[in-house]
Amino acid sequence: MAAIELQDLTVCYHRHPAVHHVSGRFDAGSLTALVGPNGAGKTTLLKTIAGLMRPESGRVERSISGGPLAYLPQQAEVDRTFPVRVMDMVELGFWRRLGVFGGVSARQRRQAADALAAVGLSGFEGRSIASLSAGQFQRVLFARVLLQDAALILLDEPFNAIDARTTADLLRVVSRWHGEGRTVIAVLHDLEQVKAHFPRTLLMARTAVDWGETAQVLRAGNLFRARQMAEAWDDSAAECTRESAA
Ligand SMILES: Nc1ncnc2c1ncn2[C@@H]1O[C@H](COP(=O)(O)OP(=O)(O)OP(=O)(O)O)[C@@H](O)[C@H]1O
Repeated sequence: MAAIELQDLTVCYHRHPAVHHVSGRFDAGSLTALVGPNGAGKTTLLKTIAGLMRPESGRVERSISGGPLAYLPQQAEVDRTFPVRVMDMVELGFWRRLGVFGGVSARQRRQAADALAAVGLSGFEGRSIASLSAGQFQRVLFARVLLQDAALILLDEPFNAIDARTTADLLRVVSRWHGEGRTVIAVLHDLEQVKAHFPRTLLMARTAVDWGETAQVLRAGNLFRARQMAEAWDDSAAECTRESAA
């Protein structure tokens, strides 16, 4: 069963296509790496699946039984200058189930403490998020996703600037989500990591170069083709029109 189906999807910035004519499906419960050169449209595709950007043409179909989604943006996009404690940040994972005036129950507080323990941050509950290292903050964001109980989890470069130990710990959390039957899509740059931990891969170069089993997709020929396509990109290329996507 498809968790998400992309139908001839084209997404533009100021009418210049960043993603064009991508079709295919993410099966329910699949674990997929989204890879490709810089500027390949990976973040744009993830944001469009998350509903944060509108397609210029084509569609993103999410299965009705898909439930809520969790989206983890690149760290650079997250403002953590405001005074929030680690525990408050993690408990935001419950917001869908709290309502406007609802407080966190004792049971939810225990779940939040368990989530912090699962990412190796017991004892950090009262720390301000501004005081955390990049790796510690990423652990907090993963703990929050743990509480969101999302059927679809979208991660944008979750291990960027994160050390090997934290990456290994968080990869275990990703594997846990996969084991629980959630659909996970992660933008990644480390191809060895992708080969070791992600059964499926979508290789992007604005359009899909290949999409399927990781070992097949990451063949040298495909990677060469993606690089060549990246070299040919022209950011002042013709505007994207609905007609051309038909
Ligand atoms: N806000 C924006 N306004 C205009 N153009 C944008 C915007 N965001 C991205 N782009 C352009 O869209 C194209 C795809 O960008 P995107 O960030 O999706 O690529 P990416 O594959 O995630 O790249 P990276 O690996 O460098 O993170 C690039 O040419 C980029 O310059």
